[in-house]
Amino acid sequence: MSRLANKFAELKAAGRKALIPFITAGDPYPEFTVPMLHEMVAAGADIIELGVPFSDPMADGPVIQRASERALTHRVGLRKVLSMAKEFRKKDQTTPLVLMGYLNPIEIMGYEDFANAAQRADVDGVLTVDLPPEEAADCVTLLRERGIDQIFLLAPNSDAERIRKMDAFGSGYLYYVSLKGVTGAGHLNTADVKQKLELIRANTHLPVGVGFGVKDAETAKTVANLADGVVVGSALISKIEANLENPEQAKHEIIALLKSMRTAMDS
Ligand SMILES: O=P(O)(O)OC[C@@H](O)[C@@H](O)c1c[nH]c2ccccc12
Repeated sequence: MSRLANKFAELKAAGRKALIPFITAGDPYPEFTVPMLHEMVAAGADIIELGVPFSDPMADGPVIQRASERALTHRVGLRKVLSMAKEFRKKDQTTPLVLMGYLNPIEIMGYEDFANAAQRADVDGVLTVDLPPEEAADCVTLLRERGIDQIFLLAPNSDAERIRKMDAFGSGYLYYVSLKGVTGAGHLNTADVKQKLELIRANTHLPVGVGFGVKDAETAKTVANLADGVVVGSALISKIEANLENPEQAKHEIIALLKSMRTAMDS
């Protein structure tokens, strides 16, 4: 069983939901990332989404765009992110780590080289924002052969047929993007998410994570009542941005926010 499948099974048995923080690797500087990942796990994170910096992140709002820019100033690219994943794994053999990014850096490396490198880094999942399932067959096969899950995004306009396609191609979990728009935008609408999740559940047995617009403990709890996992990105990265002169403070605020979400989700 993959580390992701295992984690979701374990959580289900315990009646808990996955808290899934997203940060961009290398933001605000490379040495910040791996210790931050370990601290997020200690604060209650179940799964890590680690963003691969990219110069043209079209699904991302300004907060994550700027995170990518900061990381790129330090020349953090896909290879460096893979080495961070490897470093993380040395001290944590149980927390699933998902690489999240765009196709371009993977294409440049080559699918097969990437799949091999991801396997060596013991990465658990890959989410490629701009790779639709129609074009994903080669990549999915290479990853699956190496025990790595490919995670796909569902949007508010995904219909039953689309969901079944994602179910067939994807593994690990499906990621439901709660809003039309970019990361960090607005607040999610609970009623809409609830309704959509019914359609998703009817068409997949994979666990479903929900992200976009989760900014506080209350929203995390609401989403946790509906989905199997709650993804939070921009709200964490805002703490980095607000404390660029004081990264320790940023760390402190990220941990505090995650802990408050964990507590709310478990209560
Ligand atoms: O930032 P938000 O609104 O908390 O949403 C999570 C999101 O940032 C993270 O999962 C993510 C980062 N980049 C993405 C690109 C597409 C889909 C999702 C993402």
